[in-house]
Amino acid sequence: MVSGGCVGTEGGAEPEESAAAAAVAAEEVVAATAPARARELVVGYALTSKKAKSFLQPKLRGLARKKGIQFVAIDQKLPLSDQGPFDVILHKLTGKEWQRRLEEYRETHPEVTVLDPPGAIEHLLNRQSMLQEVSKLDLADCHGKVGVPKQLFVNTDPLSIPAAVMRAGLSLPLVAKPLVAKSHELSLAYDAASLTKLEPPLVLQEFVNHGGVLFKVYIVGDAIRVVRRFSLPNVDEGDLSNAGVFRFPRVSCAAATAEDADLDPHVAELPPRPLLEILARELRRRLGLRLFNIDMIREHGTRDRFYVIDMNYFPGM
Ligand SMILES: Nc1ncnc2c1ncn2[C@@H]1O[C@H](COP(=O)(O)OP(=O)(O)OP(=O)(O)O)[C@@H](O)[C@H]1O
Ligand SMILES: O=P(O)(O)O[C@H]1[C@H](O)[C@@H](O)[C@H](OP(=O)(O)O)[C@@H](OP(=O)(O)O)[C@H]1O
Ligand SMILES: [Mg+2]
Ligand SMILES: [Mg+2]
Repeated sequence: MVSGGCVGTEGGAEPEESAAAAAVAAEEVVAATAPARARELVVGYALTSKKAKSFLQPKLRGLARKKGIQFVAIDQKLPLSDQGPFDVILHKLTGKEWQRRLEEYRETHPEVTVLDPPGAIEHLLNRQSMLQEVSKLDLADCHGKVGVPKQLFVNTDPLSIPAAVMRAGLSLPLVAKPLVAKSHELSLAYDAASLTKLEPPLVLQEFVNHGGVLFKVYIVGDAIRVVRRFSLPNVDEGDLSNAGVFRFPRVSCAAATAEDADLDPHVAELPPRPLLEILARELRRRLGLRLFNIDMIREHGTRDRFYVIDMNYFPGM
């Protein structure tokens, strides 16, 4: 099995990479606000201390300052209306109470750009709803095909999973993903008997061979950036005689960059730009989001058959 060099949820992004991502995000913050103004533009941020540290690096603050943008921490103990005034609110906090407060604030302060609306973010926090909009897309004649691997949501007695998988017509091996996207405890189940060892609620997704490389497509407003990361290797016929549930670590985190790797060109070739542009535009519109990423893989042995396997809201880079 793959062993990973990624620790925790942060992924150990290179400072330069993060600063670049932050700079793109700063551009988006500027673009999201009204035309040139006399005073400084104030971005209130509500982030965990870990995220604030990885995102708001000195380079970003410096860049933002030059553009007349000031980042101000939101005090979660105080009412939002008593703070600011803000032009933009940038946030990545979960929790019903925060969502309720932010929605209420959006209604009473329509002049403030909230990146992004909590209701829209919610689609990406649950792996059952996460890929729904992708599966509805029909990108015919778009330089390639984009789909979602066959998947099944299970929240039943584990003993009934093999029958449910059969009924749904899913083929082994399956990637078992916790329903809550925040949890990264994934595993690979090779045989029907091992499915009974899984712990619902889960999404079971068909494993798609893709040559061990994944494309992280970052969408920041109109901007798109793609990087290659190492991923799970192909499962060969021989592997299918494996039995059991194999837990695997964070395989495609920032430390698993494949940008400088000597890869098979058929595997390394990035998805076509026009395809990414249409995909990003459609998802932005349908989801109502401006800061997210898509994890995409190319079916091994094809040039233009892509699958979206994961999406993350306001990820690191
Ligand atoms: N359907 C699939 N077919 C093949 N490999 C897959 C599939 N789903 C997931 N993987 C592999 O497992 C890894 C983790 O899966 P996924 O991206 O869904 O999890 P995650 O924990 O949400 O990741 P992230 O850190 O991006 O949030 C992927 O990077 C890829 O290597
Ligand atoms: O830096 P990459 O490899 O793109 O990984 C991201 C993950 O894809 C996201 O899932 C993380 O967000 P969550 O902590 O909300 O799961 C996200 O966490 P962050 O918001 O703490 O940056 C990143 O770890
Ligand atoms: Mg992922
Ligand atoms: Mg994810």
